[in-house]
Amino acid sequence: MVKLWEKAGLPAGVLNLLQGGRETGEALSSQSGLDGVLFTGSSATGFHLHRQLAGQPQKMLALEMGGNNPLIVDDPQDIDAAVHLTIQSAFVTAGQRCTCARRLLVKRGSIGDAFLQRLVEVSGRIVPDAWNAQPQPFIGGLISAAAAERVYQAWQALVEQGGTTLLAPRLVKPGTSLLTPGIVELTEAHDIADEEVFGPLLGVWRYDDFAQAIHLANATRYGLSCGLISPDRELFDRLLLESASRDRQLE
Ligand SMILES: NC(=O)c1ccc[n+]([C@@H]2O[C@H](COP(=O)([O-])OP(=O)(O)OC[C@H]3O[C@@H](n4cnc5c(N)ncnc54)[C@H](O)[C@@H]3O)[C@@H](O)[C@H]2O)c1
Ligand SMILES: N[C@@H](CCC=O)C(=O)O
Repeated sequence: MVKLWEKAGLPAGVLNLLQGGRETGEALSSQSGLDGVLFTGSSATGFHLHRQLAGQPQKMLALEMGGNNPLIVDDPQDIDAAVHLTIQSAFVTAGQRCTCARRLLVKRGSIGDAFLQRLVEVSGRIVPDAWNAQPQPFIGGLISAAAAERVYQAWQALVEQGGTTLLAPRLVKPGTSLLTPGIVELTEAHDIADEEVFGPLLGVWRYDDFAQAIHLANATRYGLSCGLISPDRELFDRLLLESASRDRQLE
């Protein structure tokens, strides 16, 4: 991309690409000559930068961080379409998008049961593979083997806290970052931490009425995104007014 900018006439040196991890980021953000920082990354790093640049109003700071995003599924008419949307939302790029659904809120009842059953069945067929594998896989690996291991451990921790596994995630090849999607029901579990797990792991909560769904959806310290799958237009209008998410992505 930097090469294309230069090709388009941007003088060399105006835009620089520097790759690195925590040390590189810290070295950049502690430069005294900075006019501002536009940051995209995790909430933990964002909070750190916020503290680091506090009390310096001459420096602009814009933070785009993570979320613990709810997706409400309220009696969909077309179950396969709802399953398709949910899988796209939760598992695309192996769950490594800030806007991925992390908390799936499903209305109690036979339609919700059928939806969940189909979701688990279809998600169970997703097998991650290398980027150049044939046939092309729907998802590849996580950013690193350590990240895949962290997501796997997060699932184990949820089970220890009372979660019921609907679909167990699986490390496809030990030592690689290939992890299959996991789905765990948490309706009866207690004290589940409001943390973003950045990978293909989806928690499920059941609810009785839409007021309860909104209450559950808003029970997060994060903003970011919130989704709704429903045939009822009025529910979208209501969610737009009552959702606590700052940028509301309604599906
Ligand atoms: N809101 C958005 O638009 C958006 C978009 C994409 C990703 N995200 C979020 O990004 C996260 C995943 O990305 P990640 O794993 O690269 O995030 P990260 O916070 O771990 O790392 C991001 C970058 O921050 C730098 N960094 C790390 N520690 C630092 C420190 N102490 N001081 C200064 N810089 C430091 C590193 O250079 C690293 O490349 C997820 O939480 C995801 O939700 C948000
Ligand atoms: N806006 C992007 C996600 C950015 C964060 O990872 C998307 O939803 O595709």
